Amino acid sequence: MGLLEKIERPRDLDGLTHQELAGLSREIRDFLIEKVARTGGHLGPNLGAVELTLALHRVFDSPRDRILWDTGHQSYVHKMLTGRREGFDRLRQKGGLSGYPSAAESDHDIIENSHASTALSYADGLAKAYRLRGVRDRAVVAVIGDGALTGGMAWEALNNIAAAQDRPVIIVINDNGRSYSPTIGGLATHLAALRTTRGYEKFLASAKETLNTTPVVGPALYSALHGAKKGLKDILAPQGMFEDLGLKYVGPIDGHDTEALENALRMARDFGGPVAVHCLTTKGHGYRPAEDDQLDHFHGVGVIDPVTGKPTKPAGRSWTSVFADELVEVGTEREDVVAITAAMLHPTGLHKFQKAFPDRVFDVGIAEQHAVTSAAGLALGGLHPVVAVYATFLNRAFDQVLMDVALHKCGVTFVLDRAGVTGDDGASHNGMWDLSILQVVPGLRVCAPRDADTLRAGLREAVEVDEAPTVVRFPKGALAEPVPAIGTAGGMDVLARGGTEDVLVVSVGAMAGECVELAGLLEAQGIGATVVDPRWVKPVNEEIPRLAARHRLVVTVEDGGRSGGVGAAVAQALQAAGVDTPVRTFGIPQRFLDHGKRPDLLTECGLTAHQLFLAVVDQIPGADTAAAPDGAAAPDEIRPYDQSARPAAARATGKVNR
Ligand SMILES: Cc1ncc(C[n+]2csc(CCOP(=O)(O)OP(=O)(O)O)c2C)c(N)n1
Ligand SMILES: CC(=O)[C@@H](O)[C@H](O)COP(=O)(O)O
Ligand SMILES: [Mg+2]
Repeated sequence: MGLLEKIERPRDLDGLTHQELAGLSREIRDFLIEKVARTGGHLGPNLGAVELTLALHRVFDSPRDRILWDTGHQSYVHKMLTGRREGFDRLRQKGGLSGYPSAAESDHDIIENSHASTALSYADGLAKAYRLRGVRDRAVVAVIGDGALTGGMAWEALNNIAAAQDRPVIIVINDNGRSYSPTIGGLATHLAALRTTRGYEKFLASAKETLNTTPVVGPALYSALHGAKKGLKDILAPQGMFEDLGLKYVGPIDGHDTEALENALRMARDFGGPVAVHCLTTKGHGYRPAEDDQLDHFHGVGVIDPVTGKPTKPAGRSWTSVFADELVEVGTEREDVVAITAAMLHPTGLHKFQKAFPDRVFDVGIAEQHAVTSAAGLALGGLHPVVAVYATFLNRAFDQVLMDVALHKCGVTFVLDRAGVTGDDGASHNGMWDLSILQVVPGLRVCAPRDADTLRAGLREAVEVDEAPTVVRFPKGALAEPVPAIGTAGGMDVLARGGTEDVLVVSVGAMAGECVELAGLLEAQGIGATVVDPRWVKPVNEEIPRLAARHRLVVTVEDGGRSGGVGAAVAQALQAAGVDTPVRTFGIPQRFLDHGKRPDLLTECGLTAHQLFLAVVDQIPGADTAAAPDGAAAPDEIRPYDQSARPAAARATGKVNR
């Protein structure tokens, strides 16, 4: 039995020698590689945080002392040490262990939001609360990556933390020099400069060893040397940005040396004021395939072979790759088109545009607000910027979209990847907010393509608009099957047309397959359904009220939050047009979804064709729905319908899209 099996809670770490800790670190890495290779997850970041997490839990007494993890993707070892090893077999699975801290799992966990750069603000607030309540025996420790430190919120927090000498926050900088790619900007340069003083720390550590064993004068000499550290560091390291802010700076510390880490963390704990402990780690540490990976050191992996690190199944053609390739084509034709990423060059596919046009891609760090407003600057300067972010991360730049871009009628195109249910990364990663919050932005137009062809077309249409912001949003992962149009209506694509005009289905983006299948199920019950895909879903297409007036019921289906989404906008448009056809809107329930796989969550949200059918079949005013018994038949009780009755679109694809 190894040591790992004996660690059920952090206090079980006490008393272990550093040699035993080194053995335990190896066991932890073996465990991480074995488990995450099977489920997928953030392997690289966690391999880099092993010794750091051990030292944190040995120096601080969680949960009395509070350890906050910025972004939280690097908290697997923290979970292993706080009694959750068994959960890793179902990491990020529905009902299994979350890939981020979760208060529902453990009172050792606090921050559940996986949006970066928040931990220091939480810590500042927590420290103020303890101070005001007279709580003096609980340390507040915030672990933040070098990437997350490039986020503006982190600097807002540092400004406040540094000013509060009486409310000490201990900031542990987990500096591996990377977000996905190498971290950018002046901060990264400064951290790199500090990193070069690694020799300085070793010099200091060895001096301590020698001097502390020198009788009488030794310790005094060491403390003088240590006290002179600032002077010494100025010689060996550039001016301390953190110290200039008013923080004590400790480091750089070897983030894989538990003894050095514990010494530094104890110093910080006992200092009595705000401290930044700068730890140098390696993402993917101890696992050669990750260490050798030039892309992102296995920041996030799918299911892989644990020996080779290679994916066990080829990735299919993704929405991201279609966008990436088309943007390169657009960039070839339009030299005014430039691109911006917030530290996610590869995940958003912009690496292809960068390869083709190195001077026309800007990585601003994890700084979405800056990304958006600097895009407005680029547009005001005569260029057409494409800002590529994950949908959920645009939330924090809402005011910038509204006031810095739309108010100024800037031609900025926002490409929102991971729009809709993403699943694996839990509640704060689902792209379920954009179709709601962007509804209120005057002049901004939103395109929701349903497949590769409409994505290419939508992107080209978007970058043609230079007098208003445009948005193109699409889901995570593998492309949806193509859904061909069988006609058009008012500029919208008609995807299916029933024998009668009973139900008008407004399909949004990637839900087209489900909507066509819904039409087939309704048709089989003698209910005629017309499926339209506006592609541009904001503003609401003017033909929709006219079509709605000819149908008995309007159904809208979107992979976005129901509150204030496209469905709500359609209902509002009908009301404004004086059309009283009832509207049923279907989307993601307006609540935080637990982690799970996208198909499972779409089912949980009632967004499969069968569920939509059961929800509407007996809602059609005046339609003869005797075929649908009370409570509506369960999916497999529906009469198998005659294939020839299936809408032409589905026949054309030869199968109904799942
Ligand atoms: C606001 C926001 N933007 C983008 C992301 C996507 N993201 C997740 S982890 C990560 C890199 C974080 O780098 P760092 O803080 O250095 O942590 P490391 O992975 O290096 O341990 C990014 C950009 C995010 N989680 N939040
Ligand atoms: C932690 C974080 O925000 C990202 O790494 C997130 O996990 C993105 O995951 P995908 O790129 O797999 O959607
Ligand atoms: Mg990093």
